[in-house]
Amino acid sequence: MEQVLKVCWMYHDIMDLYGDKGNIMTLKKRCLDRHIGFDLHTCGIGQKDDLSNYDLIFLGGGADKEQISLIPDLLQRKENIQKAMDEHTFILLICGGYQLFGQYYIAADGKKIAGLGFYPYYTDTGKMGSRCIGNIVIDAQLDEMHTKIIGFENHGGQTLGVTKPLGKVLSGCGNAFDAGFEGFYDGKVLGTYLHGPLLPKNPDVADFVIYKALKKRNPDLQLKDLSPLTNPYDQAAREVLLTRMHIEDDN
Ligand SMILES: NC(=O)CC[C@H](N)C(=O)O
Repeated sequence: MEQVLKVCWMYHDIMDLYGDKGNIMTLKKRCLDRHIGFDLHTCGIGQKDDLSNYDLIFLGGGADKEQISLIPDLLQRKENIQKAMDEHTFILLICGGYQLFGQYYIAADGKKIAGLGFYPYYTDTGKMGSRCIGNIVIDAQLDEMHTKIIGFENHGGQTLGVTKPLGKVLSGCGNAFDAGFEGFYDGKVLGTYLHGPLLPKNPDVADFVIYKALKKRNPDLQLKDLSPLTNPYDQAAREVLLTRMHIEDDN
């Protein structure tokens, strides 16, 4: 295997809600099926590592308690994460992880958790006791790739001030109850509330993530250079959900 994708799954032991681990499994399968090596590392609280060595950093979702517990460790890594971003490490963030790249997160008990502050967005827990829960479909633009992304959301946090949303909500809540938009994407970081997990149901997004990450060490790589893979189960999973939500799949 000549090409290898170097991945760091941050806080793997505490940030893994609603099947987030499935994202790692999907990336691994889709790399190995293409004879691309998959070099997976984990980085927990207190573990020393240079995150800029990786092609991809993944951080999943978590309950408020877990988010609070990792914050001192995460904030200490701010400079190193900035270095990773500057050196084109691609970053995939789900839900709680996505919230922590913004200014702050006000948890359900009112406690304010400082975020890394890379982006102007911030997250407040809106209507007390109510959460955005259920299946969700968004219409997204990822560089040149236009797609419908499906998933499951479960968050109390209401994220506001998102300057570059990932997509327009077709069904579900998204960044907040009436936001109309979901997630964040600026070419370097993809943050989304979509659990479920995200990537098995959206193989085109999985390939997009692989492509963006491989680009760190292969700047000329194009999305179309990844050999096509077909798996009837991916498509069947999409169809079931989209049919239930009365949305046409144009992928
Ligand atoms: N699913 C999650 O990652 C939850 C994030 C956060 N604890 C919230 O409820 O908004």
